[in-house]
Amino acid sequence: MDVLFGRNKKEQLEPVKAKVRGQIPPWLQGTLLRNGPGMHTIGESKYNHWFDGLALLHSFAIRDGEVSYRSKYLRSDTYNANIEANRIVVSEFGTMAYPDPCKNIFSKAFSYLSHTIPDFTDNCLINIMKCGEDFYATSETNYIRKINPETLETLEKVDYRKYVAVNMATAHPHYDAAGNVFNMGTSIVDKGKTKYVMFRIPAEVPEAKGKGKRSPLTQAEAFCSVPSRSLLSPSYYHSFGITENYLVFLEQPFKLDILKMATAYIRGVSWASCMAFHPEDKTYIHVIDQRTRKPMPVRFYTDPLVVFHHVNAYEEDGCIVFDVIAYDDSSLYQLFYLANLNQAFEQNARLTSAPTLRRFALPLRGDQNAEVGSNLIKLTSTTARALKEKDDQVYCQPEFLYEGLELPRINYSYNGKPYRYVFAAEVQWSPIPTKVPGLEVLRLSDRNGKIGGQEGDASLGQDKLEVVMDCPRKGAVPKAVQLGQEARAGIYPLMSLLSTSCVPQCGRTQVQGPPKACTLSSMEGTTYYVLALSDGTHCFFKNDF
Ligand SMILES: CC1=C(/C=C/C(C)=C/C=C/C(C)=C/C=O)C(C)(C)CCC1
Ligand SMILES: [Fe+2]
Repeated sequence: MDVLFGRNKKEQLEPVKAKVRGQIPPWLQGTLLRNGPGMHTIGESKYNHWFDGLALLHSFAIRDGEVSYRSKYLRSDTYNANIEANRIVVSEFGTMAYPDPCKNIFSKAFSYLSHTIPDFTDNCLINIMKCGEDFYATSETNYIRKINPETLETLEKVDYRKYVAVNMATAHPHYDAAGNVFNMGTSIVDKGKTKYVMFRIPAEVPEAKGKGKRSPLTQAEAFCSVPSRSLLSPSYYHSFGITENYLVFLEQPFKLDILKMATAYIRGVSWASCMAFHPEDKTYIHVIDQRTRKPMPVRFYTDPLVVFHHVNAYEEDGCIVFDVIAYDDSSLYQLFYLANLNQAFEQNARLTSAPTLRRFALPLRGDQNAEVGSNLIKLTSTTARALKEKDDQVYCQPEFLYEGLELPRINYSYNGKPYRYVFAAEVQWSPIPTKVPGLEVLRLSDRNGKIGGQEGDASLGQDKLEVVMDCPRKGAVPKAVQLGQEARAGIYPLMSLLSTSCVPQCGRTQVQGPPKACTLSSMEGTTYYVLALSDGTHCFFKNDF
């Protein structure tokens, strides 16, 4: 694994022809630009995290059935300073570094904390953004780097702060059909306020007399802002959703701690260590109307979760539907520490929660007559619910669509519109062998279903799984092992992975849930499930579908 992840990649400056298997359709012409970490060690020094590596730009030029590939390191100030010093001198997400004392070329990141937070990196390794005719390598700090899409040469360094008041911005902007860019960023303790700022960069800029072509960034416009719930701990976010008329932003309980960031440099700890998941908090769902440029007043919220990637969002029958890949904790970042990406990866680097594709639905119009507790979603296309609560609050429960996938892509011409396909990488994970003490998958081979617990029956309905089992200890509430959460009442469709429900019935507990909800292992057609009970014991059952 470390060979794959931690190895420094060589640039390929001269285009090389790729071997093409099969045939590339003649209409497929253009250049695919990609970005990502390429160099993980400089001299004797090593980055700690995979998201720290120096940006390597890749281009795949596709013409007349042929593909030619080239790659080049982004010549960021960070790259140049590191190479010159032959060590890491600029801090990245997971690595705190110290500049050469006599070459302090870097200014400060936040003006109000100017003495403590050094300037952020311009190692733009995450994505590529198109602004009008220009291409930029992007990360999540205030810096982006213009690049030449043909030669992959590095051009000017642009500071977003010159155009919009943000200290960091996402690397996943959206585009409309005309090529206008929509993005958002966080403005930290600026004039005593911390807020999330939504901004638009037009695709075209009218030429100013005598000034020639101007960058679309000069016309960037902040069109809305949402105050952060907390001045010193704004949420971290990696992307957001957009529909034809709305923007969807999740203010999740995965937060940056600005005071920790302010002392990180003197404490010698990384930015990553200044981020924390707060499972006791909620996830607030903000909806911004692009026409009024204002957030909707309804307070939508859901359970604590961590989302990196929004997949798509759209409007349907007076509702906003949006799909995200969500985790129940922040274990994803842990997984990518290079020390975890070693040969023992299979054993020691586990996600403790699965990335699941979840669909949320939000009502666009309030129903004054709806009773408290009622579901405001009348769509037949989803089982996602939005429950009316007192004080204008709406509690959203997603539909679980699929488990174990990340890095989602869609056909972008369906962005913001109803769509059918998600293309994503499968993520294999299973925390069970490490999470349930004293249990080994091997022991399941005795196939009697009585390993340490009591046997129940499972039967597969047309669209749901129903499991009836004895609850060994009265008052012990079933928990799904993978979730580590108490099961909730309700009936779930087959695809609602990870959901279980529990309805106590005459000393027995009926558990309904989808087949993969708590899969332990599958042997010769038999799948074993395990439910962890709140008293710390486990129940088992099996099926022979
Ligand atoms: C340097 C730096 C940051 C960088 C974050 C990065 C580089 C995140 C990459 C995330 C990815 C690739 C997620 C994939 O799902 C912060 C935390 C914004 C702020 C502090 C300075
Ligand atoms: Fe991403």
